Amino acid sequence: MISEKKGAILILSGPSGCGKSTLLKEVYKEIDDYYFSISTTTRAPRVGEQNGVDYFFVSKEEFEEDIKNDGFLEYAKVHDNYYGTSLKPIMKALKEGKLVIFDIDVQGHEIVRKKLDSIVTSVFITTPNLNILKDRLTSRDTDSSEIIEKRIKNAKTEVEYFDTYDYLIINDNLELAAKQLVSIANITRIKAKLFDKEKIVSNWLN
Ligand SMILES: Nc1ncnc2c1ncn2[C@@H]1O[C@H](COP(=O)(O)OP(=O)(O)OP(=O)(O)O)[C@@H](O)[C@H]1O
Ligand SMILES: Nc1nc2c(ncn2[C@@H]2O[C@H](COP(=O)(O)O)[C@@H](O)[C@H]2O)c(=O)[nH]1
Repeated sequence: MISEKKGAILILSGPSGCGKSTLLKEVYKEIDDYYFSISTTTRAPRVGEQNGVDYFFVSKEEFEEDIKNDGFLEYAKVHDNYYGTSLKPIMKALKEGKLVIFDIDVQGHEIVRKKLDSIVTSVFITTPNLNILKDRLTSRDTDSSEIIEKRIKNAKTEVEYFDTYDYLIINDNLELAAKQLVSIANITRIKAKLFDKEKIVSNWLN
């Protein structure tokens, strides 16, 4: 079914509010030749979120049509909304030898692992404790108290999955956690040989 395995995949998961997006912004400053997988969702956009940048925002009907057409590498219901990774752009990026980065939930991680195990590296990110997670979700101020409650409830289940991942990062000090994630991303690239050897050697010689 899925035969192209030239690139590599780095999956980030963790409870809502643990800091996945914040950490990824730091990683993008440090590495190149990556492709961030923009998910499709039926969740409503938050203030400041842009269609095609943060997510592809679609209706439930459109999402279900894509499911019927086998358009997703994986999809799941998370916090009562659909979220999914479109298959085509991922296969293209892998063919091009990119490091493909996913921010997906624990269900999505399980599916992608089963389908593409040999090229997957995964990182579970969390806060030092639940109270800090609550504080971050509250101070982010992007969701209603009902939505925050739901996300906190789901976090208690999600955290049980940390040991199904290759790495665990406790995002307490942002700078330190970002360094850890950059190191993992670099190790993933080196293991998969996703680098331009000639360029690296010639830069070093100069
Ligand atoms: N190490 C940290 N220390 C303090 N605040 C942090 C830290 N990391 C992230 N934050 C803050 O916590 C909030 C949640 O972070 P972020 O939006 O990156 O989480 P997320 O895991 O991507 O959430 P979601 O899954 O809901 O998209 C943000 O306001 C962010 O600025
Ligand atoms: N299984 C998938 N999970 C996804 C995908 N895109 C995002 N997510 C996860 O959903 C929650 C909530 O995200 P939010 O933006 O509403 O806060 C978070 O855990 C994401 O990791 C996806 O394509 N598939």
